[in-house]
Amino acid sequence: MAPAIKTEGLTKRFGDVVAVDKLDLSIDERAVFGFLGPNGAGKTTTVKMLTGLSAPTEGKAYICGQEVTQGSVEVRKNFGFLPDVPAFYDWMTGEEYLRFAGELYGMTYPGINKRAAELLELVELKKASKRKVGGYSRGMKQRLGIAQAMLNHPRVLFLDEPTSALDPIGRRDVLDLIGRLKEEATVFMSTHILSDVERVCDGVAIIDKGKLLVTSTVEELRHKYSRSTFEIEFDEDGQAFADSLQSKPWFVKSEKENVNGNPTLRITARDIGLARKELPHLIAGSGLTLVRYELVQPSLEDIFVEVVNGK
Ligand SMILES: Nc1ncnc2c1ncn2[C@@H]1O[C@H](COP(=O)(O)OP(=O)(O)OP(=O)(O)O)[C@@H](O)[C@H]1O
Repeated sequence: MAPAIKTEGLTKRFGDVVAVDKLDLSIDERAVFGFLGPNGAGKTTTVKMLTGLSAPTEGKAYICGQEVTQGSVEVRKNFGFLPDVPAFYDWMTGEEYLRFAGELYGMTYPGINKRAAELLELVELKKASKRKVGGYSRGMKQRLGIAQAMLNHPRVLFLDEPTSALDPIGRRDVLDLIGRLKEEATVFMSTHILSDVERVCDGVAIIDKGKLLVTSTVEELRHKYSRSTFEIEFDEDGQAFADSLQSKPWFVKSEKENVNGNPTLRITARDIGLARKELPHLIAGSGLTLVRYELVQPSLEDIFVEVVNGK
């Protein structure tokens, strides 16, 4: 099966500025894919080329095996798009809005009514469907926007910063919805909010200055950047214990810092397997009272900073 989204050497230049630089991506069907990058990295420019709103300077993009060309009607049938700030007619009800959008898509009755009802159920706006959109919360509007983008059963759904303007509850609802959407479509979302990516994305790509720095599953990324650092908190001062580790072959360094107001040892090991075997015994033999022992996993935010700074 052709990948849901594929790009080959996709490039966009604005004069001297290379906004997107030879981007090669391949994204499988039925996944939620997070597209990450700092401000000005080239995310919007990429999404514009993927959705045929802007022509690449070089390279090609394919959606479900079909080449994207600017303004192509055929390829537009395969995807839906929700911009970061979707515009609505506030005087319409949610249901009227979806019918109106369905008509714009060239859908016909009674198919429009059936699809609108299905989608209102999916995005959990059935109860609010007879209320005017002007009275909806931002989160409800965002979910209505997603319903609109899903009207013609797209195989790929592009969401630009879908949660950035939402409060925690609105965000949770939209993220839950995105998790459900992958039953129906491949979701490609650009975002700055890394905790959202951790929550819903199967795969990620990180770009900066137009260049793809990394693309992988979230799992693989965590594995690759997993650190060999342990945090150990004792009831007493643990400095002597930290000093006693210096002779161990796996020991790299120890630091003492305050974590949540408690003095904590951060022990870095070069051989994580050996350290994991030995440390618990050494702690037990130290006579100190252990409060906490943890192998520190980097958050996606730590990984993002490391990838972007370490390129
Ligand atoms: N129409 C344009 N003309 C000239 N330069 C542009 C144009 N559009 C984008 N750029 C430049 O291309 C680069 C990438 O911009 P883009 O908007 O794609 O980044 P982004 O990752 O979406 O950023 P943000 O997260 O801030 O929205 C930036 O340097 C930007 O200034």
